[in-house]
Amino acid sequence: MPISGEMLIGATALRGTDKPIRAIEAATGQPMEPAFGGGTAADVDRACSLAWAAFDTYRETAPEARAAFLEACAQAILDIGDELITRAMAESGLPRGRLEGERGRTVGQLRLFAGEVRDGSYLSARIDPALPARAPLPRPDLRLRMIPLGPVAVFGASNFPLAFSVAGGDTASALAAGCPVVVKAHSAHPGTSELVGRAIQGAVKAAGLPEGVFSMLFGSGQVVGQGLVADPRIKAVGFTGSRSGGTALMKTAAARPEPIPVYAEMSSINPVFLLPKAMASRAAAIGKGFVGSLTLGAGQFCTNPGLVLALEGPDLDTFLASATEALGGAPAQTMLTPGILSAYQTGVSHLAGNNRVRKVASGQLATAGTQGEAALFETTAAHFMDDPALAEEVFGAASLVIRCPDVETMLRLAEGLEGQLTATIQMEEGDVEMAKKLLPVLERRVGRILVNGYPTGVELSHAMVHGGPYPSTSDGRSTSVGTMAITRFLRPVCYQDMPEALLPAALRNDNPMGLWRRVDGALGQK
Ligand SMILES: NC(=O)C1=CN([C@@H]2O[C@H](COP(=O)(O)OP(=O)(O)OC[C@H]3O[C@@H](n4cnc5c(N)ncnc54)[C@H](OP(=O)(O)O)[C@@H]3O)[C@@H](O)[C@H]2O)C=CC1
Ligand SMILES: O=C(O)CCC(=O)C(=O)O
Repeated sequence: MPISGEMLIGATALRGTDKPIRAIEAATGQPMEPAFGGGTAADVDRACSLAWAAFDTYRETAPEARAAFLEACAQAILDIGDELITRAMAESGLPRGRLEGERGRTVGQLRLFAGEVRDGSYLSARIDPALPARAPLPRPDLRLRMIPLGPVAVFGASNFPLAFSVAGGDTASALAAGCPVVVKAHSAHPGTSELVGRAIQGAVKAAGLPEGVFSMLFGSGQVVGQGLVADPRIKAVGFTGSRSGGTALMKTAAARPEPIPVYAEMSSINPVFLLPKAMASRAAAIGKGFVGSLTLGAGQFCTNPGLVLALEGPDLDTFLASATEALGGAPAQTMLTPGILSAYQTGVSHLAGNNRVRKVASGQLATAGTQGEAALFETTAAHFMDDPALAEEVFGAASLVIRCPDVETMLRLAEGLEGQLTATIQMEEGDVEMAKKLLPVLERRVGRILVNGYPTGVELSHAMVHGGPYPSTSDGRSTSVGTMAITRFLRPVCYQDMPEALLPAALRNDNPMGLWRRVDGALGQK
């Protein structure tokens, strides 16, 4: 079906009447067809009203029906075929292989959550049977299950037009939890968004679900984004983007008569700690691997390794020489949007213009005005501690190496870092004592600690944490990737002395869902 430029509100497709948006072809900077009419306050109101109307029915769908719906969403995305990949390539500038992988991740995520819904352990069912004979007071019968929060507003991310966008992790986990979703499409990839949005809209219809389970609006952050977060029928927010955007949404959500949680993934510089024995045995290999991670996707990953901490000495020089050589072979890459390219160039020129920072190496020169060149800088630990601006995210393939005089300084720097999504330790057996000192500091600072890997490329699984303390996210108690992401959109309800006839299936005595439940504290399938 040709891309029409229409928003999807419940079962309908309609053209927004606010200022239109056009995708910009990332490689050429030229506007693309068609125009996408922006949503108005009335469109926000209609989408939220349908979502609210759908909530009570959708949240009570049987696990099998909800799981099958998520799987149907995945299949419908695959059924779009190559049109989805070519449109996403044009709008984002990301290469085919990356986008095909991202589509696999998107579909895998929906299927993973289908499994989670069937499994049912996310309901966290608990039963404390009544103790009528307990003295001095009897205990009532207490039963707990998790219920969904309500409609969720999801902001598509610019840098993952599939896996963190219309049907990305936030949408998949919210739908799995039983929450209708209203998406604010990212203005950088409206065509990709419409294609995916229509696939989800079709799956809602085919499953016979209420139309308000899914809507998708185009338009500005100010009108559509703020309007959604302020709407009383929206009960939670999922966001990936800039710190300024995320914190603006946190403020709006907190200022509502009924404040709501905002799960915003924002900025992270993902420190990499190069420990001495690892450097002594493989500094050159680490340099090469690091550059691979730094330049992946033009550096436009929130997990990009933007900070390296290492001890002064010849091994660090070997690392830098190897990274310099690898960067010399790294072509300049098309960046997602003119705004992101310009923010990247400003960040790089601030580093280059800082007289206490030295440029160590560059990637290949840009051959088009839409490309960003990779860059590696270095400074001393003393300068880094003096200048908080050096710890700010430069979103793109730029990184800063900190020369540390000793291990204590490295630990002090770690202690001073803001909250991060990840921290990486390159180590060998002889580094264990030092790693033991680093670990408690990193646990307090980050959501995922990796050893001898590189932070880009988050695995989809049950134990994954893609989150971290502020400002890497707005709420470090959760993750946006992996099955634990579903917990962001749930809350517990306790049923006290509720007659069996009124209890939800998850808590009935005969356990009709076959759930693993905690009965009087003990986990079992009873
Ligand atoms: N760490 C990370 O994961 C990422 C960080 N970034 C950072 O963000 C910068 C810009 O990238 P971009 O993707 O455009 O991120 P933005 O945060 O600017 O935008 C993300 C989404 O939020 C909306 N939005 C932004 N500000 C507000 C606001 N005040 N109120 C309501 N909605 C708002 C935007 O709407 P609209 O633009 O349509 O008005 C867009 O839909 C990058 O240069 C980079 O620094 C980007 C992506 C990922
Ligand atoms: O590294 C990844 O796979 C995920 C990165 C991410 O979440 C992001 O860039 O927004």
